[in-house]
Amino acid sequence: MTTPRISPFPAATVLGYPRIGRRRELKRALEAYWDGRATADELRRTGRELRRDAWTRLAELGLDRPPSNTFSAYDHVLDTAVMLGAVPRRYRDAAPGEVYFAMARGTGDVAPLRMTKWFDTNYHYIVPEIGPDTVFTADPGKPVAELREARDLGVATRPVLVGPVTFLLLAEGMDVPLDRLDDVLGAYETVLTALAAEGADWVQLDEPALAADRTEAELDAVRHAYRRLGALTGRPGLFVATYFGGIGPALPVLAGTPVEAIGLDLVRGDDHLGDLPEALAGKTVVAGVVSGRDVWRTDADTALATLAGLRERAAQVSVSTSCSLLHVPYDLDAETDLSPELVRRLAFADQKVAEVVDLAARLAVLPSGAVPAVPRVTAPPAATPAPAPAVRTPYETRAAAQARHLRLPPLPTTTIGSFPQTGELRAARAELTAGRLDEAAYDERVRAEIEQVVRLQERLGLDVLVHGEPERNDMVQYFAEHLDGFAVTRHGWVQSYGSRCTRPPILHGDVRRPAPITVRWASYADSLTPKPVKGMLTGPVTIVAWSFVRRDIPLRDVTMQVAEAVREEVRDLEQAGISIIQVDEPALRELLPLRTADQRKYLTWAVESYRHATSSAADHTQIHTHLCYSQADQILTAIEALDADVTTIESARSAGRILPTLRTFPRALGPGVYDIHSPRVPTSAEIEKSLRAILDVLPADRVWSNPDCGLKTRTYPQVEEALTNLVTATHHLRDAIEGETSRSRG
Ligand SMILES: CN1c2c(nc(N)[nH]c2=O)NC[C@@H]1CNc1ccc(C(=O)N[C@@H](CCC(=O)N[C@@H](CCC(=O)N[C@@H](CCC(=O)O)C(=O)O)C(=O)O)C(=O)O)cc1
Ligand SMILES: N[C@@H](CCS)C(=O)O
Ligand SMILES: [Zn+2]
Repeated sequence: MTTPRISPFPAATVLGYPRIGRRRELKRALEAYWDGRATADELRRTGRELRRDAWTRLAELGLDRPPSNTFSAYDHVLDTAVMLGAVPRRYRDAAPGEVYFAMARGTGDVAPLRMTKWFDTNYHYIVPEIGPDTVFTADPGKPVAELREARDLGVATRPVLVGPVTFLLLAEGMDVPLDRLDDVLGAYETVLTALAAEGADWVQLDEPALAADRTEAELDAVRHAYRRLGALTGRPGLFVATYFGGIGPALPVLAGTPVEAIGLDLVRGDDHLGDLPEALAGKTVVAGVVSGRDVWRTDADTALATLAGLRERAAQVSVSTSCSLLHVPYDLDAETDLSPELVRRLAFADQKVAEVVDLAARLAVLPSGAVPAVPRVTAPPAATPAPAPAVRTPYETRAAAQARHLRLPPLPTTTIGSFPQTGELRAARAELTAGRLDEAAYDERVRAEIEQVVRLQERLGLDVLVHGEPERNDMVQYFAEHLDGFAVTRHGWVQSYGSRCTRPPILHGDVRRPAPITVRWASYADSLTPKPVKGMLTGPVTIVAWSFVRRDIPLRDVTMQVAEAVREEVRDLEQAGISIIQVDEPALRELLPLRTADQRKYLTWAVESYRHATSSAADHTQIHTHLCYSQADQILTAIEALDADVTTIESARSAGRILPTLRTFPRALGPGVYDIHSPRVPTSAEIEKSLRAILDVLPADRVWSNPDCGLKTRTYPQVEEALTNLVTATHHLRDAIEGETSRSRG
């Protein structure tokens, strides 16, 4: 069934566009608003300006009817929860206008909703919380307002919504969230009706969850959802966008529903192209041939061949990006320091929009039936041979050597590495980049910060100290700046969560470490104190996960090159007398392929790369690893296989789920007891309660006491108070443990 009013889908489109602002205007506006330096009106004005700029730019680049409702003041999944009325009761008492940010960031009394990775990206969404009693009440206000706002600027747009199946599958609070599908669909019907009444001829419903393995029951839910929405009278055209991979069995299911357009990720999911079902003959295929996940220029001949082939089988083919452009920087033209040779290989968001428009124009003049020969794809070179197996001596032997060498008390206290990145530090770095501060003066500034951080930790009574990472703009970018084979950008900001952004480095060539990177900072901190100082490195998987990586050789081989550089750094830290070295792998879970069938292979080489980086360490050197946002429980076997002596993981907001899974973990663990993502400071009683819960499942001689993650986003007053409470709570329990030990000896 089709609705007669539906106009043809635009020949070229994108699934979404960056929203933080070319100069991070939204970041600045949000932080000013949260700090009380700007009013809600000022924040709204920035939002309006950013939306206007985005629509205007897309129109200038030649895009007809661009998407709307891709803007978000914090996160698009949170927007969807609010649109559906899924606001947990504990946030409803927040001041009017504050409920949204209370859900995202918490209040003095109420913790925020959980935040986790958006599929296999470095973007984080707010996890909706639903229950059997959640009353779904549609509020179409935001998408309708944006549709109207764009129309008033003379731009007709296509509102974008997170689809109902993905929304429910991402939500937590129910064993079978899809049990609430019909209630949620009722709310979507209201929203679709309101959008149609406001003049939307198409609505995009994003269903990236279909790129992961789905059960028969879940596929039935997809069928039911889109049959029901398809049957709505007076509705707009329905475009179901899928991305982050092929959708396999979900494709015939979707094709069998009345939706008019289906979006396919043909960059990562071209495997299903050969099986396009007959039913697609009546559909518009929105062909994602321009990657939204990387910064490489599209091979136009290959893309055109794919498009022409598709055109033979579908009612209409529209050219598109493989996913939203949220994951790439705005504009390559803003970069003036990249080599011309590299620039020729690159395309950021605006260049990708131009590619989409150009491909659509070329497809339009390609005679029907003409399918250009697919250019011969040169297979990537064979994987480099695996290095010699990376094995340390058995854990028990190492643990005994470390205990003798380090002489740490029970429940050792430590932090994850970074201390607050103050405005002064960032300003000093900006001055250095601008050439207004020389290297020597900048180094002096960093050393002063390290000294303060060391003294603070001594005052607080922490057992294993860190240097605080003041020299780092970012835990990946900093390493990229010191390794051959990477380029970094000046303005290539990509939203990570809320107001926070990163500039993913571009890994374009062979990676090599020309000189030690962190040794001088760790050694300096070590020289200031008799306490052990933990060296701090980012692991190979995380470095590649948070960079835009070359595609001409397998990712495994790229990661091994990075692992070799990290291995050299581990060796040099050890030689400089650093006996505890942490190699962070917060992105280990993030790169896990969405399809189960692909996961084992990934985990094998990911673990191999970590072990290559760390296995040369002497027995008495204690290797730590740290994981966050990692849903550690889902990859516990791989985490065990990393063979780190101590593993610190995020758990403060999800202890109930994670702790029971850790019972059999074979080495030392520090499940976080301070949620560093919230400005809220936990009391020592709360921390003690968390530690007691940990001691209920783990032996005391293997437990560490630490925060969830680094402290870089917090302020010094928050950190001092929280760490004071952490040390107090730990000492209280330590006294009890030591008392018990001496009683049992006596
Ligand atoms: C641990 N996390 C990280 C992820 N990915 C990374 N690549 N890095 C990570 O640390 N993914 C998972 C999580 C996500 N969490 C975060 C947490 C915090 C941030 C963050 O704070 N980002 C900063 C930007 C960091 C940075 O690059 N800083 C630079 C530039 C600072 C700057 O803005 N300078 C100003 C001028 C200076 C001034 O006057 O203040 C400018 O350029 O205009 C630096 O320190 O030098 C952020 O602000 O968003 C991200 C992800
Ligand atoms: N060492 C890093 C890890 C963040 S995941 C930090 O402390 O910020
Ligand atoms: Zn972390």
